[in-house]
Amino acid sequence: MTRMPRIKIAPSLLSGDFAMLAHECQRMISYGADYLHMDVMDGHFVPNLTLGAPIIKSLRPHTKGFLDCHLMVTNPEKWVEDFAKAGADQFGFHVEATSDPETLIEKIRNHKMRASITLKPDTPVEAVLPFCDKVDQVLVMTVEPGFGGQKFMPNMMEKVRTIRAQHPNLDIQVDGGIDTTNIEVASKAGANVFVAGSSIFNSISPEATIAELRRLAESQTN
Ligand SMILES: O=C(CO)[C@@H](O)[C@H](O)COP(=O)(O)O
Ligand SMILES: [Fe+2]
Repeated sequence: MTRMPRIKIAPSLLSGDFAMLAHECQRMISYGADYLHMDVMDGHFVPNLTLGAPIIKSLRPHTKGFLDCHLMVTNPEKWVEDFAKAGADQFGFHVEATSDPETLIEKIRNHKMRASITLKPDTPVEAVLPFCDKVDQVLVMTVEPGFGGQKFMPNMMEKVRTIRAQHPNLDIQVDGGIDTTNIEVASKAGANVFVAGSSIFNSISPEATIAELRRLAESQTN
């Protein structure tokens, strides 16, 4: 019998205080976060600029938390070595940003990181299906990448269902606009890794919100 992979909650540090990143990471782990989701934007692949490998490197000694790096960059190949050296645990790239996903996945794995392949809302699921048995995670974007605080796109759940039907054990992550009103829909569709930025950081109790997100997601699994 196959079992759905474990539910994981991944606060996006994009909604945290960048001046206190180490503290924000430690706080999220102490509140029960499974992953620390780090949004890497280059101002080219997406119209926003955030952080790169030097920040991951500075952060690494301050937390044992799982550093889940979501690279929204042109030429992701260029950064594999730097992120590996910096101590990233997972390297996520966009399928739209590379002409050779398979070689990139191999390179990420050879650098001892988990590989995650990501697709934007307008990209058909068929773009990632040939690589699903070669990666550790597929990330289905539920907003247009570039900014936190956008609205969840429920029509992306069809992609999640398609991937889950073919890959019962794969980690399927959703990212963008996830909150307590829609996480059940995403979990029911087959997602098991949930990125949440604004809904966690802007809540009165981020700890209670993480627990509630987990409870709601787990309520849809059997
Ligand atoms: O990758 C991205 C945006 O491009 C995300 O990780 C967001 O940062 C999630 O933030 P919310 O939509 O949950 O506020
Ligand atoms: Fe992200």
